[in-house]
Parts: sequence; C-alpha cells; structure tokens
Amino acid sequence: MRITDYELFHAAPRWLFLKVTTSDGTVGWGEPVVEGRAKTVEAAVEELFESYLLGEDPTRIEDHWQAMYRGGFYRGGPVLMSAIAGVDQALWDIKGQTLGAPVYELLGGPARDRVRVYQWIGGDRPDDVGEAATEKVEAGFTALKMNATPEMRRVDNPKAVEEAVERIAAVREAVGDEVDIGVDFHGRVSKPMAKQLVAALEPYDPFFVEEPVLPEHNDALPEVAAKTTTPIATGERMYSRWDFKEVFEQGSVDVIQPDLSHAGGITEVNKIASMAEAYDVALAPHCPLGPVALASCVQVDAAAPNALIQEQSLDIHYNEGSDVLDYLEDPSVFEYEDGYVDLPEGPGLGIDVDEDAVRAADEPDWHNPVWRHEDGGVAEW
Ligand SMILES: O=C(O)[C@@H](O)[C@H](O)[C@H](O)CO
Ligand SMILES: [Mg+2]
Repeated sequence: MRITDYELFHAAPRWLFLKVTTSDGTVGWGEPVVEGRAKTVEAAVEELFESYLLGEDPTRIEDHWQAMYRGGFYRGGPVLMSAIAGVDQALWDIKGQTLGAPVYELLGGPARDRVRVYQWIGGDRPDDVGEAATEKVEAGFTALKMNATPEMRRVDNPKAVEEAVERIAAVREAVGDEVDIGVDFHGRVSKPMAKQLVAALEPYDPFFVEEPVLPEHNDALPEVAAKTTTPIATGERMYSRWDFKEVFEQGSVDVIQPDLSHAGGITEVNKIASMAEAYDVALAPHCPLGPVALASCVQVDAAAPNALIQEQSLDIHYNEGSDVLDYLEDPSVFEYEDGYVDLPEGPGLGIDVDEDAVRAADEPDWHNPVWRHEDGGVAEW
C-alpha cells in the first residue's frame, strides 16, 4: 500500500482538513491547522507531500514522523509541528482501518471506558458568565472553562483583579461545588499580575489555572505556582517532547495541555503523555478545533492512564456558525452523557467525515483580533 494522493480543505469556522488516499483506496483524515494560520500550515503540508510522502508506505508512521521532523534539519514550532500533526492523524486513521481497530487499541488498548469532557463558557470578555455556566451545566457538562481576564496592564490596579475575582465568583455561585471550573489566563497576564491573580482566585477553587504566563516565560512558573495550591496547567503553545522537558523537570505544572493538531499528532502527544506520567502530571489535551482533532484527542485520552479531561468545542459557534458535528456522517460519536463521551468503536479515528459537507463548507477567514492597550501598545489576545 502506498500514499497516492492528498487534498486539503479550508472549512468554517477556522479549520483545515486533510484527506489522504492510498493505493488500495483507503482514506484517512487529519486536521493540520493553527488557528488563524490555516494557509501557512497548508503550504507546509503540501511541501511534506510533494517532497517526501507521496509514494511512501502509510503504515510506517514512526519512521515518517522521524523523517518529517528530523529529516528537514529545521524543526519544531507551531507551523511545522501542526503540519506533521495532521499527516500523523491521517496515517493513524489509515493504519487503524487497515487493521480493523480503533487507534487506542493500537496504543495498548483502553485505559478507561469513557472520557470526561469540559466546555468553554463566555466569550473573551464575558459579562454574564454565571448564566452561561448554568446553561452548560443544564446541558449536561460537569466541567467548564472560562477566561480569567480581558487584556491586563503589566502592572494593573486592584479593580482589574477584583473584576476577575467577581467573574469566577459568579460562576462558582451559579454552579456550586460539584462542577469544575478551569480558568484560562490565555498568556494575557504578566508575571507580577499572575502571582496576584492565582492567589486571589484560589478561594473559588479553580480546577486549574491555564497559561498563567506565556509559554516563553515558563521559567516563571515555579514562582507563580508558589503563590497557590490551585493546579497549574499549560501546553497549548508547546509543540514537542523537547518543549515540555523543562516544565516536567521544574515540577511546577500539574496538568499539561498539548494539542493533537499542534504538537506532532497522535504519535508525539502519546509520548508526551507518557513523559508526564513519569512526573505525576495529568494530560488534558487542548482542542478548540474540529472533529478530526477531537477524535484524535479521544483516541489518546482513551489509552493514556494519566488523561484527566478533554477540551472540546461542541456547541461553540464561533463567529461563522459551524460546529464540530456539522462535518460528520454520524455525529452521535461525540454525544456526551453526564459530562463524558464514550470511546468510539469504529476503526482508525472512529469518525466518518462527511466529505460533501467539508467540500461545501464556507472558506474561513478567521484571524484573531490584535488587541491594544489604552496607550496604543499591542496587548496579548
Ligand atoms: O484554551 C483554549 O481553548 C484557548 O486558549 C484557545 O486555544 C485560544 O483561544 C486559541 O484558539
Ligand atoms: Mg487556552
């Protein structure tokens, strides 16, 4: 069996799908994308196929991963690692179908029967997060995630901290003590403000505090972690085992959030998960993406003993109005009950991508806004 063809599809709201075809007619799907940089990743995927993958045996996944990563001399970063991730997902999808097994069976078999999921609430500047939280809990979710703050000055005033506290207090008040509330700092916060905020939010018992500082400032994590008992999470902007090495060694992170479409795919995130297990760190894959990315996450969560919970963006209609389920023949594969999704039973990634829906999808033009402070300087989004 050989890789004979590939096709890339841009699809609303902000996704890029990869279809890989083999000489025996098997089709595998991947989702190689960086939010807001779909065209850049598309070019990287095309280069991988044209310079190397076409004509290769799709079942040699590890070897192809090594060739794509190490063979190019320059390596790492969001664009190249997302391109590899999408290819890797499609190769696992093909391999699973060839062997008639879900990917998690090929990773050692299920380490759990179902996977807990959490749901995003509020926009970037949530006013009424309490109500949004109640709606999601009524819809069956037992874990939520919200942004902590809009943009913050490097050193901000007590009111800015108070507003963040009021927002999480409103959610805790609305949902009670049995619902988990993750709080995403989104890398918006400087180190001094992160230290203040983690302490101020602690009375509301966040499930975790995410990206309390930008990943380029991961060396500041121990100082931030020292200010709280709240678990510290990070990883959506880290792309390989080598990127995660430092946070494992320094011991201040409790939850890692590699993205199956950004951090080298199933092959790499499965290894990152094993590294994390050795450091007593939980896995909670990042996934504000589409159905192929989510399916890849669930496959790794199923097999990883230290998987804690899965992010997913069902029912999130960004600006453009498309949902994870719009691109599937059988959307019931992602139905959740009591805040859990069942393990998919189908071979490969366990989803049937609706190719007509993918072809008919609107071309997205999604880029995150550039935020600015009151003085006109660029702020973190
Ligand atoms: O944790 C999350 O889902 C967010 O940080 C998103 O990754 C970010 O808004 C870019 O898509
Ligand atoms: Mg995040």
